[in-house]
Amino acid sequence: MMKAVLAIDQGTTSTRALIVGQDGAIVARAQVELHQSYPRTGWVEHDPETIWRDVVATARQALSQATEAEIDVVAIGITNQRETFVVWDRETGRAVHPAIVWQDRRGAALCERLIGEGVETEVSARSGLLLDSYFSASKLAWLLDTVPGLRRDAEAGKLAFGTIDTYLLWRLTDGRVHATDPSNAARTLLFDIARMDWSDELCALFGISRAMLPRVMDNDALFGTVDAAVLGQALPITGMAGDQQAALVGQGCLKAGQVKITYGTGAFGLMHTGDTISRSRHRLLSTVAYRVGGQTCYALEGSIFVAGAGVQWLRDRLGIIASAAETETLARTIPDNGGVYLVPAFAGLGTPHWDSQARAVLCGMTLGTGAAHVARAMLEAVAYQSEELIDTMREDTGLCADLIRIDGGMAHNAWLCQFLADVLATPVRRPDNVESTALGAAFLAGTAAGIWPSLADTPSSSNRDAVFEPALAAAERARLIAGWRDAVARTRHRANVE
Ligand SMILES: Nc1ncnc2c1ncn2[C@@H]1O[C@H](COP(=O)(O)OP(=O)(O)O)[C@@H](O)[C@H]1O
Ligand SMILES: O=P(O)(O)OC[C@H](O)CO
Repeated sequence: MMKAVLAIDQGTTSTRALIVGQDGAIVARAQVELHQSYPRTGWVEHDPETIWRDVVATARQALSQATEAEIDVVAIGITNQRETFVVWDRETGRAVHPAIVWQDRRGAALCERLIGEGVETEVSARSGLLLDSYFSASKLAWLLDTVPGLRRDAEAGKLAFGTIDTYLLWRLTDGRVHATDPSNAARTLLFDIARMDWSDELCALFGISRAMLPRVMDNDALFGTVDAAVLGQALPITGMAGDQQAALVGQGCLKAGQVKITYGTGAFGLMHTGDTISRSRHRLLSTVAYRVGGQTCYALEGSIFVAGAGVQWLRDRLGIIASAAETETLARTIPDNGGVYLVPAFAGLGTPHWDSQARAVLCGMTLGTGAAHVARAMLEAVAYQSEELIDTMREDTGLCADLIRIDGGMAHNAWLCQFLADVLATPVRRPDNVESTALGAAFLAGTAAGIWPSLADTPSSSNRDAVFEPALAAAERARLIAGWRDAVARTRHRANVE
């Protein structure tokens, strides 16, 4: 009987459960889209109860497909949208507030105040991050300051904080385990990535009581066991990782210098930097890649806040497409971008600008501009932002990746993959299965459960991968990038409406 792992992938826009077999193939899957709530300008929330229900429903569906196919699922790996967090009452298990999502900007004022106080260098030295509302801490501080009684309860140890991995672990183990892994802890702005522990100094800076923080365990630890009553069978949870770090593992980037970019709701490029913390001179993030068997590996990261989220905006807000895949059809209907650029700074700009106040811009339109131009501009924007990210990594490390591995839902778009290769002027490799995040979670859990001897022995690539070779003339590439830079400059000429 083939052995397999259940990977729970709780992403920003959907919740998925996939069964990954010993040969790395996905043998069963279930998925459900997650509702996004925007209660105020700049705020983004999820309902924790919905997340929990979706996880149970998709995991049960995938497990029952595996049972029918006579596949022996031996362990669970969890991976998740990072930075998004829930605070709940330890006694009742009830969340005290909706989950505050990584895209939510409500911590911006606190971050700006702290930057004004001159503490960002020290914060970066400890956390590897920047003082930005993207990370959990400033929004956790907002929550404790805003909801009456919360700070008192947090200090009394009555409340638990958790990123989504931690929240799911807590629910799956019926409140027995309050733990996280270093790749998720490293995204809170409260974790010291050199000491690999919560930082008293950072907790004090944001006024967060350590009593609410989870225990940090290795990515391949035995986190707990799920009772049969929850998923229909008792299974150990033997792997957890934030989705971007999981994708690094899923893509087989286990050596210093290897780079992957995952195109989901946002897009995140990570370069493995081995067992040392690489410090950026260009505002890339230093983060924990994973800690396996007590050995920590680090990564440099660049963040693009809007990738697939922009495609969803075209679908849900503008209504110019009915499905994400239509962006590809539309982009192919026009010979060029017609001078139209869209800078999707809907949640500010990440690498290398880190401008939380930037707002989206659509420019260069004429009366000949139509839906195809807007859709194409959205796809092109993802490539230009990737170029800024990879260029920053090259300047920072001197390393010139001769191949960029890509994955995530948006990598289904072959037009985008080719345009990426053109704009990056580097070959782009897309695996046959773009669910690298789920694979990474399965590989971590499966090595711990004895399916594979080590991460290096996992089946991370296949000869069915597609490679997109750059084919754009250098002058044309330079012209397009110059147009993008001009459009980015316009995001700073925003109206002061807040
Ligand atoms: N063919 C496509 N072209 C463009 N975007 C796509 C395509 N297929 C999926 N997407 C986008 O990819 C995103 C989903 O990717 P996924 O990796 O599942 O994201 P997440 O893990 O953030 O929920 C969605 O935002 C969707 O709009
Ligand atoms: O939902 P994704 O896949 O875009 O990932 C979200 C990131 O983890 C946010 O840091």
